[in-house]
Amino acid sequence: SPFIFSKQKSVGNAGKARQPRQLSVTYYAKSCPQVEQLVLSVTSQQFIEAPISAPATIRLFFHDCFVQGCDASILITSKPGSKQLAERDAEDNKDLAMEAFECIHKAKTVVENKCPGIVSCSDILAIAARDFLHLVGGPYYQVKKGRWDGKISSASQVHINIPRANSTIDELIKLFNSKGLTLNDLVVLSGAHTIGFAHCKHFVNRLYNFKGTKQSDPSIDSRLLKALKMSCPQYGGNGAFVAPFDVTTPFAFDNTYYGNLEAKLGLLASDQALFLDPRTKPLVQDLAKNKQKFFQEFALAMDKMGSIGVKRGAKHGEKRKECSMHM
Ligand code: HEM
Ligand SMILES: [Ca+2]
Ligand SMILES: [Ca+2]
Repeated sequence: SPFIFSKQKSVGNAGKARQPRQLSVTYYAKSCPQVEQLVLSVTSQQFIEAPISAPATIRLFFHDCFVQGCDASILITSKPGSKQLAERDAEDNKDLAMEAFECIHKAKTVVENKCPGIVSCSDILAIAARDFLHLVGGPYYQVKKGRWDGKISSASQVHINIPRANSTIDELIKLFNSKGLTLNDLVVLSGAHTIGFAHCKHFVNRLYNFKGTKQSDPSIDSRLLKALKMSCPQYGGNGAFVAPFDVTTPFAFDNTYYGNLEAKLGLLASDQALFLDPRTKPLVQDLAKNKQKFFQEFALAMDKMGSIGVKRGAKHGEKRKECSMHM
C-alpha cells in the first residue's frame, strides 16, 4: 500500500545519521575478489618499512568515521588557493601522520591497477586499519564493505566532531553517543592508545598547570611526571617530541593500557579520566584483567565505528579514482 511505502521511505531517511546502511563482508566477492590480498600486500610491507603506520592508520580511520561518517572525507586535499580548507587541514587533524595517508594512497594504486573504478577509498581505509591492528598483535576481524566515498570535506566540521585530550567524560560520552556508540564503546576504543604516541602540547598542562592550579595533575605517577617534564618543558620545548601512550608496550596491541590507568600512568587527561570517573572505572578494571575480552570487544567496536554514517550509491557518494581528489 502507498501508506506503508511512504512510511518505510521516511524511516529510511530518518535513520540516515544513526542507522548504518547494510555493509557486507562479501561486497566485492564478484567485482574484486582479491581486494583484501592487494591491500595486505601494501600494509604488510609498509609495516616493515615504517611501523608507525599502524597507529597512524588506525587513528586516521577513527578521524574519518567521526566526521561525515566513514567516507574517506579525511583523505581529500584542500583546493590550492581556496579559502575553504578540507578536513585534513583542520587544526585537530594537523598531527595525523603522513605515513597513514601515503599507505592508503599506495593501496589504492595497487587496487585500481587490478580492479579499476570498483573499490572505494573508504573501504580501503577500513581494510588497512584492520590489517595494521592485526599486524601489531591485535585481534583480526572480517571487514564489512560497501562504503561509498563522500563528496564533502570541510575543515569547519572537524573541531565539533573530534574529541580532545582535555575533553571531559561527559563530553566524550555525548560525542560517542551522537555517533551511535555507547559508554562501553568509548572505553574499549580508547584502548587503541595501547599503541602510538602523542605530542607534548596534548598533555603539557597536566605537567605544570593542571586546570589552572599551577600544579601538576595529582593523578600522574611521580616517576612518569618527572620523565615527561624532562622531555616537555613548560615553555619552548621541542614541538616534534612525542611520548608513548603506553609506557610499557608502545608497539604492541595488548590490554596494558588499562592496567596503566590503574597505576596513574595514563598520558592524556582523557585517558586517565576513564579511571577517575565512577561510570567508566569498573569497565577499565574489567578490561585490565581480561585481554581476551578486550580483543573481542575491540573488534566489535571497530566494526561498529566503521559503520558510522555510511553512504551507499551514487546519489550520496562516489568511488574516487584518486583518494585525495574529489571528482
Ligand atoms: C576517546 C577520545 C580520544 C581522544 C581525546 C584522543 C586523542 C588523541 C590525541 C591527542 C592523540 C595524539 C596525537 C598526536 O600528538 O600526534 C591521539 C593519538 C592516537 N589516537 Fe586517539 N583519541 C581518542 C580516541 C581514539 C580512538 C577511538 C582511536 C581509535 C580507535 C584512537 C586512536 C589513536 C591512535 C592509534 C593514536 C596514535 C597515533 C600515532 O602514534 O600516530 N584514539 N589520540
Ligand atoms: Ca569522514
Ligand atoms: Ca601496548
